Amino acid sequence: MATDFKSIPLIDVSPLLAKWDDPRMSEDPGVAEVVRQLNQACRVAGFFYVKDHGIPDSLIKEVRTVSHKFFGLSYEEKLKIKLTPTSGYSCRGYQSVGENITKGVPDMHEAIDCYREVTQGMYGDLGRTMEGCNLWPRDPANMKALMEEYVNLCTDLSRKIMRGIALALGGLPNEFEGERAGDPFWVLRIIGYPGVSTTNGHATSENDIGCGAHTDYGLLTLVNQDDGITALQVKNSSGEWISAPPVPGTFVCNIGDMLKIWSNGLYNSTLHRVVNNSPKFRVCVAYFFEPNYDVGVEPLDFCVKKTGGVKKFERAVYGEHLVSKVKTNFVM
Ligand SMILES: N=C(N)NCCCC[C@H](N)C(=O)O
Ligand SMILES: O=C(O)CCC(=O)C(=O)O
Ligand SMILES: [Fe+2]
Repeated sequence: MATDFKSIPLIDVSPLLAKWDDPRMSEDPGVAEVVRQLNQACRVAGFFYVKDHGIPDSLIKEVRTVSHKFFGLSYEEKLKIKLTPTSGYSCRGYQSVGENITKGVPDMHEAIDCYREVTQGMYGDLGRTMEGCNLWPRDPANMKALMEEYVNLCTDLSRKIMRGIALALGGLPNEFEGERAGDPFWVLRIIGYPGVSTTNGHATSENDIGCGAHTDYGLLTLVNQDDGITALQVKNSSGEWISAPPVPGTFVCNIGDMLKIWSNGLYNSTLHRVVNNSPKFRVCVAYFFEPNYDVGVEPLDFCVKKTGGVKKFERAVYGEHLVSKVKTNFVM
């Protein structure tokens, strides 16, 4: 559980990005300050904004603009890339409003889900559910290329932030590389939340939950949200929902379940939800930096030592955790 935080800290990560590859990065005062702030933010809220992250603002905006264009297409058009259990089970593609389920309740959002591609047999039985290629629409024509470029930049940025988080935990910078997250099983969710008037005409109602309270599954999430609409809410230890309003030029970052396990609870995956009470359609493109698909995740020795010497969490295989989530996210 996080603390009784009332707002979400903002971190300028540029000193970390400048030195991420330097063998002596941890001795750099700029890096040390970013690491201190990451540690504080991860302990207090499990959420933070990052600014001066190096991903061009024009690309970040274009990603949202193209997403708006896709969601604005006719239903028939969007269904052409529908996520369907045709050959076995597929988890990639478009889902319409109400199809995704959180804790048994349909969410008021539509989305395209994309994952790192998985070739046949790549992870044996463990990978069967996730095998396949992503589905991209014919219109907007540049969506595939744009999103692929975006994923690459987000992966790069996440790796660097994870080096800072590794130091913040008291480990080596490369703690989350190699077998742990050197081949991250990234996820991209392109999400659209109808405005209130288009769902039911009331300002508030049960139906207005765009995405029910949940924690993210992996290591680190980068949220690219529309400007001008406050909808993402984060739960503090008093049970209050604290808003994470859009701050132009930043990503909202948060910690996932696997970092909770690896850190033995030093850092926690914080509950959050989305309520779009504005009349405007809201787009959010969430990038999830996740561990290697087949890695067994258990509390790291140095984190166990720091937290009283007892392992607080069982070992989890990331792919199993993901598949268990994906299977309960849709009624099929
Ligand atoms: N890949 C990630 N993290 N997706 C987050 C979606 C959370 C909602 C989902 N229905 C659920 O219940 O988990
Ligand atoms: O829409 C948002 O701001 C966040 C979405 C989210 O939490 C998720 O997809 O996991
Ligand atoms: Fe989330």
